[in-house]
Amino acid sequence: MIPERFSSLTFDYIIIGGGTAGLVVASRLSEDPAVTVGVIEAGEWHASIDGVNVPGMAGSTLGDPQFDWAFMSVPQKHANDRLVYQPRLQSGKGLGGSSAINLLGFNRGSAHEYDAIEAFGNPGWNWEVFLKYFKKASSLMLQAPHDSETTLPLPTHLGPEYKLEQPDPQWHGDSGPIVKAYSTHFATLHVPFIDALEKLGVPRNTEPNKGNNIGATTIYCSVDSRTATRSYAGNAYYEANAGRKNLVVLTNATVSRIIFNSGSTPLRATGVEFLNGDKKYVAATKGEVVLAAGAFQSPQILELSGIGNKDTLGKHGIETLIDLPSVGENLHDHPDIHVVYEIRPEYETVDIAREPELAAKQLELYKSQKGYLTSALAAVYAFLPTKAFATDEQMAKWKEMATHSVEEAPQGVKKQLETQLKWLFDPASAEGEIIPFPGLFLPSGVQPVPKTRYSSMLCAGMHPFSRGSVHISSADPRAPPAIDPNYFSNPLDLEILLALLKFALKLYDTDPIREAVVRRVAPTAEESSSDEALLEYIKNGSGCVYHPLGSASMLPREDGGVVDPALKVYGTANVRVVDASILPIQVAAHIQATVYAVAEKAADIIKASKM
Ligand SMILES: Cc1cc2nc3c(=O)[nH]c(=O)nc-3n(C[C@H](O)[C@H](O)[C@H](O)COP(=O)(O)OP(=O)(O)OC[C@H]3O[C@@H](n4cnc5c(N)ncnc54)[C@H](O)[C@@H]3O)c2cc1C
Repeated sequence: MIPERFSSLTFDYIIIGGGTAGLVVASRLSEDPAVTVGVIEAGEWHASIDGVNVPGMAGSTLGDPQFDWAFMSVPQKHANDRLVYQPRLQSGKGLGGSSAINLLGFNRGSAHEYDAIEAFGNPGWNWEVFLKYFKKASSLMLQAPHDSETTLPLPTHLGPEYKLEQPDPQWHGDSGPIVKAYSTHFATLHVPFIDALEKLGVPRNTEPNKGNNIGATTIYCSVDSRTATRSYAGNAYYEANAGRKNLVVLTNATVSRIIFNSGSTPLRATGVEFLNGDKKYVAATKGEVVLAAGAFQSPQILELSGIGNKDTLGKHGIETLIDLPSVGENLHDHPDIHVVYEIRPEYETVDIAREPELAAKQLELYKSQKGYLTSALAAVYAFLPTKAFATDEQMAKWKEMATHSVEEAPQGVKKQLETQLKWLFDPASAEGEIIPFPGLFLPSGVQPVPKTRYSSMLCAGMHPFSRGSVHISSADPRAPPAIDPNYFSNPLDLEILLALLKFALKLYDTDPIREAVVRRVAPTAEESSSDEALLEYIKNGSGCVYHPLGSASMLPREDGGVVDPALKVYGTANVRVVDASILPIQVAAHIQATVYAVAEKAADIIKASKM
């Protein structure tokens, strides 16, 4: 559709951002043919791009402005003033948003984390309810392409050999749009990692989806194993419903602000202004505006529209319509650091992608749905309570640091940190994650030596105590927002990463992984010569797991909330935020499944509000 036509229409709902959450809401609301839904997306529809569809090519789109906003952070004061370099702060662009470029892990946090969201003042947002929506959003596919027609039982070649168990349908949906499946291809180091972790006291968890994710786990991926392609919001929620006459999607259009009837109390949105090329347009709504532009740009659009901290808005010449200082605050992600090892050449790794002959062979194999391109690259994760990677002495020190942080924190964040303090010493709460990656993880910055095989490991803190912010840097809607994750402003986060990093080094020194190792590449001997040296290594090389959230938190207004439990922006009559930004606290998981669940529930809330 052309912008002129789009702007001539009046919709029941305008959705800003055709990303992960936006397309869920659009598809669910347009189930009713009497309801009109217009989606405005800044990027394109990448329907037939290999970098999006071929699971083993996930990551190849990162940094490419067609797919990736490729933001950079502001200099990070507590990480040696580094601008946390892209591709470390990506956010997807195009239909499907981040679900089109993410790394396909599809998992959940533990029950107590979702229950905490409710306890912060959000009735109806607890584990039971999340479970209902996890199931509604996805279908479990156990069938490998060459297996029988039924989805059960688990194909034998994926069974006990890979430390998997037969899933219980109690925990998994069977008719949701996103297809999740086990990898059909596993890296040769998959089982050795699980075995080495077990030797270090980390148990296997063969069903982490029932509310306790502690342990080493073969994870599901958002890959349709019947076709060996990515399953994401773009194809599962949008493409499947693209023929609906009442669902209209406009791509290549950047929303510049929400337009309000300025005399109204609460403030009522009447439409949305957007840019296409040099031209400005307005699309009208007689119902609601759903802001689903992601954790960086939803707060940006609120501020451009006059909702935010009046001092911030004033600085950029924007009239304040609602003084809501929490907009853009409480931003946090999972901070991470990596290690890289050279491993023996007989181990198969994705490093072969750099060798034209072997890469071509994999492309050939992919045509018959074989080889590593059929699957997510990292298929084993381990979630660790602190006692698995920290000494008693460290834990005693952390307790003091965390208690002090709670005392010093402002009101809303205080409640979050109080909860995190409890989790820090709970053996059932995952506070660290390690992800073995079968090859050289390029964001590590290590330059590959030709024909060499690598194993990398990402170590991530799950509940950081630091909080950052994202705010407009200019009144120009095309200017990127100023993203300040404020990493390590609370030094406890640095200490936790240090302990995790040392655990990872110990793991590579444990059989059966040790047998595969030729040498350690990063950190070097010098970088690991002392704890101080390792702390510098972290400050110089840390990034995040691409899970920004919290920047339009669902919390009581006095606790730093931007939206209420119906996801309505405080002070507005008809504007909701539905995306990762509403999650007030991190869960120990990769968050796409949680974002899909948020959006599914949001769609039900919106539908019910019209009854
Ligand atoms: C590189 C990467 C890897 C990841 N890996 C994993 C993983 O393996 N497993 C996992 O569970 N999670 C992963 N995640 C996280 C997960 O994918 C995201 O948290 C989730 O998809 C965010 O969904 P969202 O709806 O909040 O935002 P998005 O999906 O990012 O959607 C926002 C949409 O809004 C659009 N938009 C923004 N501003 C405007 C504007 N002004 N006008 C119009 N449109 C606009 C964007 O283009 C985008 O399409 C990863 C994320 C990234 C970026």
